Amino acid sequence: MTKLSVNINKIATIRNARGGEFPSVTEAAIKLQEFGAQGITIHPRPDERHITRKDVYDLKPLVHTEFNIEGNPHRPFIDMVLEVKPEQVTLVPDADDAVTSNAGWDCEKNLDFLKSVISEFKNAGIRTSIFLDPNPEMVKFAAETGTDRIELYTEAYAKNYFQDKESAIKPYYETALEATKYGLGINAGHDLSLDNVKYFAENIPNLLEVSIGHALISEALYLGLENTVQAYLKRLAKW
Ligand SMILES: CC(=O)[C@@H](O)[C@H](O)COP(=O)(O)O
Ligand SMILES: NCC(=O)COP(=O)(O)O
Repeated sequence: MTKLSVNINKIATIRNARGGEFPSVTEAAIKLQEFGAQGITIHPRPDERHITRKDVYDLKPLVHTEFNIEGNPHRPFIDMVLEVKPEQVTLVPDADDAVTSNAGWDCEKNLDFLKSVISEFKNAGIRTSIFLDPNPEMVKFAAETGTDRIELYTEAYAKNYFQDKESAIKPYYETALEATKYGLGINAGHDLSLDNVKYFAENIPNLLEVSIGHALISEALYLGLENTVQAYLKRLAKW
């Protein structure tokens, strides 16, 4: 089964536009789980442009599904995650000023760094996942880091899906096969949507989890959050 983890960064983006507490990210997390979300994802960035440090601590006791915290493992991020102890941490190598995440790890180049950070998280009982481009050759280095899972960075898939979905999925399929050989769990995310998620989930073996935010919150403007979550769950159900 592929779990749906809803990324609520965009709820915080709207809230922060007026500086108050509305819409509330904690209420959104509670409702989303009631509506069927199997996890809540957040990506607290150093500039707190959406999710703040306070949000991270406020959300912890309210997420009874799976709490997934994404981010670049700078020291303050590492210490916060070790204190909050989510079920999963996803390491993303994004620059502080990046508009959004825009690349996976070069695990060969960052091998020693990733090994040491990952062992810190694993010693604390936190499952780790690392953001990866769809490149089968990177998988053996990803496995060497000791991570439990990889997260396939799906922006390129989403971009090419309407033009040629078979060639859009091919590098992801090959990377997933390689990851399975090494015993790595597979997550995926970035720009997945109601249009493209079903084909992705049908064609990627052993896909454990997708984290979806930007499209899901946008689609919910028209469909409502509950209908949108249910529509994703239908697309992810075993066919
Ligand atoms: C890791 C990843 O792919 C992104 O989902 C990221 O979490 C989105 O962050 P923003 O919401 O800041 O664009
Ligand atoms: N890890 C990906 C994620 O959490 C959501 O990405 P997006 O759907 O906001 O692009």
